[in-house]
Amino acid sequence: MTPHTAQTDPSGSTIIETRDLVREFSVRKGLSRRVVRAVDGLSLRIGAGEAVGYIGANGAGKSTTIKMLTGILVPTSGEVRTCGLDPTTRRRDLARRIGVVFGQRSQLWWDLPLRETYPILAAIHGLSSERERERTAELVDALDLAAFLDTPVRQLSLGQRMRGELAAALLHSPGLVILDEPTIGLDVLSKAQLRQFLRAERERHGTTLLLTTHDMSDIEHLCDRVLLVDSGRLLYDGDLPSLARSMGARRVLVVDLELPHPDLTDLSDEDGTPLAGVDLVGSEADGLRQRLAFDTEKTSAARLLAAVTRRTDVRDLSIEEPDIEDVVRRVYASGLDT
Ligand SMILES: Nc1ncnc2c1ncn2[C@@H]1O[C@H](COP(=O)(O)OP(=O)(O)OP(=O)(O)O)[C@@H](O)[C@H]1O
Repeated sequence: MTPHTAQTDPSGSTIIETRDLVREFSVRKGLSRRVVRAVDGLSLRIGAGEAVGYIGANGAGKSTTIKMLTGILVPTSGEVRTCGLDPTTRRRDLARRIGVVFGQRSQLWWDLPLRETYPILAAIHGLSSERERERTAELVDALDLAAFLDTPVRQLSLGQRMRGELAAALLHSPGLVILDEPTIGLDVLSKAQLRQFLRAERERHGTTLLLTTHDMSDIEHLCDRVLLVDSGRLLYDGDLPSLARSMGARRVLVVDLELPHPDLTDLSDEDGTPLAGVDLVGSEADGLRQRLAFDTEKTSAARLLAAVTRRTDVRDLSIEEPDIEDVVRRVYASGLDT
C-alpha cells in the first residue's frame, strides 16, 4: 500500500515546510557506534490555520521532528522552514512567532507565581504594557487561572500548571503553536479545558496547531488532519476517521453491572435485530465489569447501551477511545509499505 497523501491547498500560505528532512544520531552500542535515523526523508507542508496531529509509536521520530522545527536540533540533511524562517539560524526571531508547550517539561519558573511570570515573559517578547494587560486578562479568563495566580508554580496541580504553561506559551499571540503531549497525565476535566481553550484560540485568532499525542481524543477534538510517522517516515497524511476506519479501530464500552452476569454476547435490538460489529473483549470479577468493543459505523454507543440494559442493570459506564498505539499497531499489521 502506498501512503495516503492529503491534498493541501497550494495557494494557502505555508507555515511549516520540510523537504527530505533527515536527522541521525550516533549511538554507542558496546564498543562500537551505530547510526540511528530518527527522521528519515520527511517532506511535509502545513498551511496557516490548520490543526494537525503528529502521531506515531514510541521512538517514531515525533520529538526529533519538533525539535528541528523549533530550532533545538540541527538537521543532518534536508530543508526545514518554520514561519518562513530557517529555525537553526533564526531561532530568536522564530521564538517571537511560535509558542511551544511540552507536556513533560515545564517552561515556567518553579518558585514564581504566574502573576509575576507573565510580565517577565511579556517583557521578553517586547509586548506593550497595554497589550500585556489585555492579553493576560484574556488568558486568565479563558483558562480560568484567577484562583491560583498567586501560588508558586511548584505548588500547582498538574492540571493548573498546564493551564499556566499554555498561557505562558501563548502570551505573545503566536501564529503557530506546537504542543508535545500537552494532555499527558491530565484528568478528564483538565483535558477538556485545554482542548476547549485551544479550539477557541484557533477560532478567534486563526492559530495554527501542531501537536503530538498518544490520546486519540485530543486529535478527535482538535485536529482536522493527521500525520502518522513510523521510523522517521511519513506513513499517512489525511483525516483521523479515515485512518481509524481503514485500520478497523473500535471504541470500547465498559459497563459495571449491579450483579455478576454471564458474558454479554449476541446482543440485539428490542425487535431482535443482532447488533453488528460488537465483540466482548473482556470480563472481570464474575462478569461484574464487561468490555464491549464496537464499530461506530455499524452500531452507535446508545444502541449498544440500550441492548445491555435490556439484559441487566448497569451501575456505571465509560467509553474508551481507540488509542493511537493501537491504530499504529494495526498500520504495521496491515503491512503498509513505505
Ligand atoms: N539525543 C539522542 N541520541 C540518540 N538517539 C536519539 C536521541 N534522540 C532521539 N533518539 C532516537 O531517535 C529515535 C526517535 O526518537 P524520538 O524521541 O524522536 O521519538 P518519538 O516519536 O518522539 O517517541 P516518544 O513517543 O517515545 O516520545 C529513537 O530511536 C530514539 O531512541
